[in-house]
Amino acid sequence: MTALIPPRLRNDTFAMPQGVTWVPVAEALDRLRAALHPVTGTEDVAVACAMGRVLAAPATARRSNPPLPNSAVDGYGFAHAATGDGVQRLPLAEGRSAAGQPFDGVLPQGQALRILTGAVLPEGVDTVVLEEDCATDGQTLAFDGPIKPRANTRKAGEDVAQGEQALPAGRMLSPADLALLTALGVAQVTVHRRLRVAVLSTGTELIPDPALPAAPHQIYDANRPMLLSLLAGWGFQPVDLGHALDEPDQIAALLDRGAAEADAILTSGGASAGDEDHVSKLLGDSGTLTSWRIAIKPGRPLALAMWQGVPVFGLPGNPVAALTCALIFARPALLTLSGAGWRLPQGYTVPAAFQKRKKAGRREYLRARLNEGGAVEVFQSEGSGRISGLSWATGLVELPDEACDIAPGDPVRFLPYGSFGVSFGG
Ligand SMILES: Nc1nc2c(c(=O)[nH]1)N[C@H]1C(S)=C(S)[C@@H](COP(=O)(O)OP(=O)(O)OC[C@H]3O[C@@H](n4cnc5c(N)ncnc54)[C@H](O)[C@@H]3O)O[C@H]1N2
Ligand code: MOO
Repeated sequence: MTALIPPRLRNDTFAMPQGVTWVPVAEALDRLRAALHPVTGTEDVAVACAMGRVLAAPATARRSNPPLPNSAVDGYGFAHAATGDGVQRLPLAEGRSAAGQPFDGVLPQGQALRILTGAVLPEGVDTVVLEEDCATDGQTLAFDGPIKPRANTRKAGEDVAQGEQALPAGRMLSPADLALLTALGVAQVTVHRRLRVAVLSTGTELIPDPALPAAPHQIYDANRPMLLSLLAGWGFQPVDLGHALDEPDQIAALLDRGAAEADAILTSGGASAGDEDHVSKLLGDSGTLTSWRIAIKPGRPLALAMWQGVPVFGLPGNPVAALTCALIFARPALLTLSGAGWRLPQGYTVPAAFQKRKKAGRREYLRARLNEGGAVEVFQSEGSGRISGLSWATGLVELPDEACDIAPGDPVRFLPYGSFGVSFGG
């Protein structure tokens, strides 16, 4: 009997309501990964302005860090070969070597020279003694031997040598990367153009701006500022398409605009199968809907499709589901489109501070935060409209597709918001 069921269906089918094919999260992610490629061109930018940009080509060190051997401390330098065990006494030479003011000469063997942190080691100096470890009357330096050869010195290029690859293509530049590139004499980098991502909210009940009046049956569009700011935090260029009523022509016109102005589109609302769920219907009619019943909670009505060649992520309307699906699905996909490559969040195994039993069939994400004891608490409600829980949380607990019965102290997987490449909450 099993042989009669096509393998795809067998993989997709979970212990979920019959009549619908539920795609497991891992498979939906695999499908997305296989389907997407970088879409952005490249441009050259100054390193100082390159924070958050994605390298389109490896960055190579134009000079070594450090460029010359130098002293790691304030102290006295000399040739190690002239020293030995016991108390050492070396005559002090005239002059000094300071950062930016190198000693102009060669230090004779057997003499010592005042040297400061960051100063180039003059010829004749290969070892430095810390000033706190010696005594001097201004004429002679005394310290206890033996001292290790090359003590308190830094080799030229010990960090990165000239010509070495400093950072690979696909790297999303951090503040530390800007320091590294600058130290290596790299003034300009070739980066991917910023990915433009359009955001469209759908729903006749929506009022676009909380400064406007809203009737009791209307609600403010909470998803749009959330998604636009999330995208900006990921280093993309958000394109605000505003909001559409539950009218197919209006949604289609705005998707057209999104496809013309952006490299990808996020919509929210209308992703389910109700009478007014036009986003999933339109995307289905376009013939490119790839998977839209995903075995995830919250967020099972997620539509993944192409609109005029531009990928569309039809997120569910409930804000909790919209954010969860944006973090889990849209982020790795958009990073791939942007040239940064497929990236999944790094989770941590921590003890649960909660109790929860779940059935097999759906991967679940709970709004969560660590307590002072390092265990993870979950929000009191799993309601998908409870936006306050998103604010309360500092991350998500991921529960596996399989059934589980979690008791306090059991290990669970915690994904801090920061592991999704943004810092917020707390
Ligand atoms: N028969 C079924 N009904 C529903 C299913 C299902 O599988 N079968 N799934 C439920 C789940 S789970 C979710 S989530 C919602 C998502 O459906 P839609 O994507 O079609 O979303 P809407 O119906 O348009 O809206 C859901 C909810 O969210 C509010 N919303 C929508 N947009 C916004 C916004 N921009 N800001 C704030 N709140 C928004 C909307 O008013 C609704 O209350 O479907 C379930 N039903
Ligand atoms: O996505 Mo719905 O909000 O799972 O509950």
